[in-house]
Amino acid sequence: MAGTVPKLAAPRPAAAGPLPSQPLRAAALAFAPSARRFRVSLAGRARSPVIAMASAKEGNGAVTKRTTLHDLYEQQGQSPWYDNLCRPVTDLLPYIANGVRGVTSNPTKAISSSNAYDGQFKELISAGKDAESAYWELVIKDIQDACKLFEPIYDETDGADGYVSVEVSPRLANDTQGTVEAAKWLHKVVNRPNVYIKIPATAECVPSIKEVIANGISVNVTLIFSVARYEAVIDAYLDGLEASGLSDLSRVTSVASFFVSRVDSLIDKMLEKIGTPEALAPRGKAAVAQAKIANQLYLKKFSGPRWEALVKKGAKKQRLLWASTSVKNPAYLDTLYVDPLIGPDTVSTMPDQALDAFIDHGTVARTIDANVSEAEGIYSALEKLGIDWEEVGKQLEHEGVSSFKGSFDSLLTSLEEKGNALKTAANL
Ligand SMILES: O=C[C@H](O)COP(=O)(O)O
Repeated sequence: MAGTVPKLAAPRPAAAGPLPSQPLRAAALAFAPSARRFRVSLAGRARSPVIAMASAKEGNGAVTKRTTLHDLYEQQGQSPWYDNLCRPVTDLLPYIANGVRGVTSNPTKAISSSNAYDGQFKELISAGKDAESAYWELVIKDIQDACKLFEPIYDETDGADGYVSVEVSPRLANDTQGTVEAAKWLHKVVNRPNVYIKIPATAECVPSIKEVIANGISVNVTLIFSVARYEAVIDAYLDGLEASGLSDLSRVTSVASFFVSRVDSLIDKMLEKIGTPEALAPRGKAAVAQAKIANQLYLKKFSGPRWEALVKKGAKKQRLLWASTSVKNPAYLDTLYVDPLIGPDTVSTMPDQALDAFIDHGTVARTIDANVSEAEGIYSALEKLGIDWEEVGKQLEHEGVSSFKGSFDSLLTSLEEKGNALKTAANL
């Protein structure tokens, strides 16, 4: 467990020059045209130049490369996931070969930014499907294909890792029973053991989590922004396991997706508004501090007699999954939301930007439970400055749900228009 514990949210000095990853990024981008082709083939989506370069060198893109992602899992027990799923799904192979062990998806983003779905969409419309049914068929195909790729990891870990996560319709984010029904339906139609049904941690959906878990369905609880809501999520998981009536709980698992960078984005703005030196000093430190405190809660809740009784039936801990790990403020270290949150039985889902940075210059060391009293000090100092953590959580949740709903609605509108145009052209 070598390595130093990075300071919480140390901002990059103004005169530090190019980002540490820039030479590598530049090399990757200037690499043989094959690397460029790899990137361009992805229907306009930028993929990791680091992984693209490794894959291009190896030809078939699926040769195992030792990276810090392997070390992260083998040395620290943290599972690196890839926060991006789009077609062709086989493009995940080099990521898996480079140490990625699971995937989180955003189908709305994937479908709206790629033409790789056009062929299947046309077939579905010609077969008489409406736009929304066609949307789900596109999504389900990607998820099933990705589940197949991660199945070896799922099997090797006896169902502990190797998951692919897919969300229920964001239109149901405030509908308890609608979410339960949608989760059951999605689980049934995907029909893969290693799928996580993603449910938002809204006040209305916390009871849905309990019911879905009680039905033996594994869940990725998403959009968690506060410690208070996180506690309710853990309770829903425990309640669900207890209510399931299953004698073997080993295949009902869950991750709790705690969003990180968005917390800093909002709190930094609030601190800048206050504007005093005391308020400006902790900018870039709130998100990691809160995440470390969440991990302390995790340790507390997954111990003691209640938890031990579930362990006897094979229950697995609901792992904390760090989401929203890409740095939004270019003044901060680009591994800010990965390096300080490394610890056993956790997941870090990273988009290409964060993956590249971590593979290039991330530090593999146990950090999640280091500097906890410093994190607690930051948490209460922010409270004293007037930051209401629950309110911050509510605002971010509201923004997150609205943004997911907005992009879902606008994709469906454009699929409807596209579908109508196809029908007209085909005289359907
Ligand atoms: O992992 C979480 C989501 O993909 C959102 O990430 P984001 O906050 O960078 O948009």
